[in-house]
Amino acid sequence: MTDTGTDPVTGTDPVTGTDPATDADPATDAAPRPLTVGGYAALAKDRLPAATWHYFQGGAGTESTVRANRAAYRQVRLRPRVLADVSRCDLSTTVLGDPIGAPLGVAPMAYHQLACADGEVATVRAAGGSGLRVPTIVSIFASRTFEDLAAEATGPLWLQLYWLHRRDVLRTVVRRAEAAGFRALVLTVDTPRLGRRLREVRHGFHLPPGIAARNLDGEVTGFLHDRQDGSSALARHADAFIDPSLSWSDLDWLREQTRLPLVLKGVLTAEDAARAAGLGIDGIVVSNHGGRQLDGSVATLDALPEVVAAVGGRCPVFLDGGIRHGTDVLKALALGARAVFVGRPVLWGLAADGEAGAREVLTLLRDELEDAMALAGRPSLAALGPELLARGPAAAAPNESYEDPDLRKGP
Ligand SMILES: Cc1cc2nc3c(=O)[nH]c(=O)nc-3n(C[C@H](O)[C@H](O)[C@H](O)COP(=O)(O)O)c2cc1C
Ligand SMILES: CCCCCCC(=O)C(=O)O
Repeated sequence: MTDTGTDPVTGTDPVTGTDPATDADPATDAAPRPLTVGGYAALAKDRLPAATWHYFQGGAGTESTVRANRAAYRQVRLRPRVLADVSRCDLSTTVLGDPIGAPLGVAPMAYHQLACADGEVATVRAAGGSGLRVPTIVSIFASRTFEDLAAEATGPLWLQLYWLHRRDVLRTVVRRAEAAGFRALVLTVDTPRLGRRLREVRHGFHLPPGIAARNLDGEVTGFLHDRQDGSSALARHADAFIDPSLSWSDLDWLREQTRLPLVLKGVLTAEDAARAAGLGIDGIVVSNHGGRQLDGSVATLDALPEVVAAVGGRCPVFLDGGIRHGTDVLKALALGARAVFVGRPVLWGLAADGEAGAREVLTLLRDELEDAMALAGRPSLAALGPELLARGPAAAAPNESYEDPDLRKGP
C-alpha cells in the first residue's frame, strides 16, 4: 500500500473501492479524465444499457480468443536500448499512400450510434483531430451516411464490406463511397456467418428504434429480439444479408467495381496471406474480429509474424485485436505491422463522452506509444524490429480494469 492507502497494483482505494483514475474527485465532484484506456471502459459500462455493453464486449463461445488477444501482449517483454537520443520521437507514417500522424486507426464497427448520438460522425472527427489524422474504417453497417462522414473527416476513410447476397447493393455502396472520397475498401473475410455470441442472446440485444444501416438504403433496417429460442437476433439478421459463398474467385468481381486499393481483413495464417499477396491484394489486416468469430482461434499478435513472413513485403500488414496500451502498439509494430486498428476502446470513448471521449482514447494510445518509443530507445518507427522483443513467462497478474469481470468468468 502507498501512503494514500491506494493499492499500488490496481490503483483502487481498498476502503471505498474507488479508482482515482476514473472516479469523481470529491473536492470538485467532477469526474477526472481517465488516465488509461481501461478507465473509459468503466465509464462506458456505467452509461450504456446492459444489452449494448454486452454486444460491444462480447466474444464468441467461451471468449477464449478475446482473452488470448490480451494474453499474447503480456507474454512479450521489451528489450530497451539506452543512450539513443530520444529528444524527438517521430510517429508519423503513411498508409496506402496517405500520410497519418500515428500508426493507429479505428477498426470497423457497426452502428456507432449505439454508443453516442452523433455515431460515426463523432468517430471520424475524433480520428482526424489533435494532430492524429488517422484512418477510420467505416463499417458497411454504419449508422451515419458516407456523405455525412466525408464532410467531417480529416483523416482517411476506408470502407469495410461484407460480401452481401445482393451484389447490386454492394456495387452501389462501393460507388457511393468512392464518390464521397473514401480511400480504400476493406473486405472482411472472417464472417461467412456470425460467431456464437452468447451474451447477445442472454441480454436480448437488438437495435433500438432510429438506429439503422444508413448506407444500405432501406435494405437493412432494425431487427428485433423477437424469439426466445436461444438464437441471436443479430446472427439471424446477418444471415439474411451476408453471403457465405465468398471465395477467392469473387475478389476479381470486386476489383472490377473500383480503382480503390483492396484490403482483406480477417487473415490469420501464412497460407492465406501468401495467396492474398500473390493475387496483388493491397493490404492485409491480421484480425480475429476481436474474438467475436471463431472461438479458439489464434491471438492476432501470435499470428502476425507468420503473416508478415508470408507476405514478404508485397503489401502492408495491419493488425487489430486487444490493443489497449501504447506498448501493445509498439509490440505489434516491432513484429512487422505497419499500423494497428483499435476496436472496442473507441466505442468506450464514444459512450463516455462522444467525440471528445473517442479522441482522448486515441490520443492516449498515441501518447503512450510515444513514451514507450522514447523509453525503449527507439525514436522512429523505422527503428522498430523483432530484436526489441523477448518472449518470456506472462507478466504477473494483469492490472486491466477495462476487462469486464463477466469476461473473465466466461459466459
Ligand atoms: C461492437 C463491434 C462491432 C463490430 N462490427 C464490425 C463490422 O461491422 N465489421 C467488421 O469487419 N468488424 C467488426 N468488428 C470487429 C472489429 O473491426 C475488430 O476486428 C475488433 O473489434 C478488434 O478488436 P478489439 O475490439 O479488441 O480492439 C466489430 C467489433 C465490435 C466490438
Ligand atoms: C447484419 C448486421 C451484422 C453486423 C455485424 C457487426 C459485426 O461484425 C460484429 O462483430 O458485431
